[in-house]
Amino acid sequence: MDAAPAIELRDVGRRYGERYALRDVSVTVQTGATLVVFGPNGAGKSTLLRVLATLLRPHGGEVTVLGESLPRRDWAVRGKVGLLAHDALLYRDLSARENLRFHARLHKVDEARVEELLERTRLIGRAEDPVRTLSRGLLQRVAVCRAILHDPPLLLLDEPRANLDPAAAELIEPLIGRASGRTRVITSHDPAGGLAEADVALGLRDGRPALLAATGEVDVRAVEELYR
Ligand SMILES: Nc1ncnc2c1ncn2[C@@H]1O[C@H](COP(=O)(O)OP(=O)(O)OP(=O)(O)O)[C@@H](O)[C@H]1O
Repeated sequence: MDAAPAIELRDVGRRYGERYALRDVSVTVQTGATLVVFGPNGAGKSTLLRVLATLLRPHGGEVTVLGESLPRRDWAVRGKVGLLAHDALLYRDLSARENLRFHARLHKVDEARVEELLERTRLIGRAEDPVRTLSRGLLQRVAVCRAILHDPPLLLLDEPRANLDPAAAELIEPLIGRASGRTRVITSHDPAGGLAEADVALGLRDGRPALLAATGEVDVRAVEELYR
């Protein structure tokens, strides 16, 4: 692991109108490590990912991502982050291949990478269909391809295995799993499964940190407690 952390948050806050969705969140993620964020619906997990992805500006505190201070240097971070969000971030009337080629051009990535990913995720047979006609699991595979197309060092994954059958989850594992070698922030509602993947666990409740610990120091019951 490099000496400089990939992510440093100090007392970060973010509001929607008057309501705080994140408040006083501080956490450090080392390069190559995995942070798993737990918390009930509405706890602020997606908001945290969107702040890290430079899609939302923080309203307070300090955010450093890949050595760059946000929001001031957001342009320097944008191309180095892969976001897999609940919304697949795809053009629904375009095919998987067209969507991925569009992103390849944006990121100046060779089109051969598109074909490689379509093959690795077993999408070749459906690559020409408009993505609005794909099942949720197939759509999720296209979204994974889009998120990692430009080989980003930082992955932000909002419940990445949602809608995937076990075989599909296995297919994407080399792309977004620990073996991918990327720094990762993953949201999860699965205490045991999430902890198994984490180096650091953050639990949010009403936008505030309710749990923060290295994985070896946290019991699965402490994570389950967040949901009571
Ligand atoms: N665009 C928005 N406008 C107003 N409020 C929002 C918006 N997006 C999220 N919120 C609110 O911010 C809070 C945190 O939402 P967020 O989506 O970050 O939670 P989450 O932990 O990801 O939830 P889930 O597990 O349901 O995905 C919630 O109260 C939510 O209603």
